Amino acid sequence: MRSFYILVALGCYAAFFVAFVYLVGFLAGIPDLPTHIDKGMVADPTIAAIWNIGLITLFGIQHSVMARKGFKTALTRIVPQPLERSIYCLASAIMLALLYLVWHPIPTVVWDITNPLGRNLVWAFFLAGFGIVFISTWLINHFELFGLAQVWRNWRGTPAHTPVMRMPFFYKLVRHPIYTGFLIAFWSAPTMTVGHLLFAVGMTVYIFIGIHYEERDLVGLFGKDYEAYRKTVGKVIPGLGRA
Ligand SMILES: C[S@@+](CC[C@H](N)C(=O)[O-])C[C@H]1O[C@@H](n2cnc3c(N)ncnc32)[C@H](O)[C@@H]1O
Repeated sequence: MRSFYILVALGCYAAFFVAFVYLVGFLAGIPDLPTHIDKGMVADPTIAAIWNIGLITLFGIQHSVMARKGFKTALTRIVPQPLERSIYCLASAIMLALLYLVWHPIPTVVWDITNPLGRNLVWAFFLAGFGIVFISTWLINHFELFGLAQVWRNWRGTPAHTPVMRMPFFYKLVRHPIYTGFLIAFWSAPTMTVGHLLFAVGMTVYIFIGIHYEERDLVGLFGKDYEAYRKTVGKVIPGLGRA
């Protein structure tokens, strides 16, 4: 059974990894992909906007509700404890896949940078954003975040991990570097369409709502240490959003 859990966790990790890599291509608008931010189902802009807001809301609800302690406890009544985080990652991958499949582009151009140097600079920001996300997952604990450490501990029979507050590298500059990276990537578009803008605005709103609930849990978990961290380190921009 313990080996089977490892296989399930690896499958969930692979699903999330594919969904994450697709997100890079989806936002970059790689023409060969079956769908991307400006390629997909055709609809009247109002109908398209309603669909897209619905998809972002659905993703936000899944991602935030499933991350709360009460939901996790309820989930472990039907899912083995070591697989709880893997199931979270799988559910997130499914929600992203749904978004890619049902996304309704709104191709009206909001801005278009024509200067080649300017375009390349924005692409560099785009890639740097995803780079920050990827590096930050390793800073915080990549294998724990994506459910692999949990099944490995279960396989070895070692006791459950006690969460430790971490502030390495990017975490000394901002409290939420993973979200900073996503925000940079979502807004860095040399050609910004209404559909892409809707995605960037929707995800930005979701990120700030998500931070509110995540920090409530982090204060509960780490107490005074996290409160002191909030007072000295910015939220997603260095020096800004200290609480
Ligand atoms: C998707 S990660 C996002 C982390 C962080 N908000 C960021 O943007 O880099 C969410 C997990 O990271 C944990 N976490 C967030 N900040 C942390 C910190 N400074 N030290 C340890 N764990 C942290 C949360 O408890 C949660 O399990």
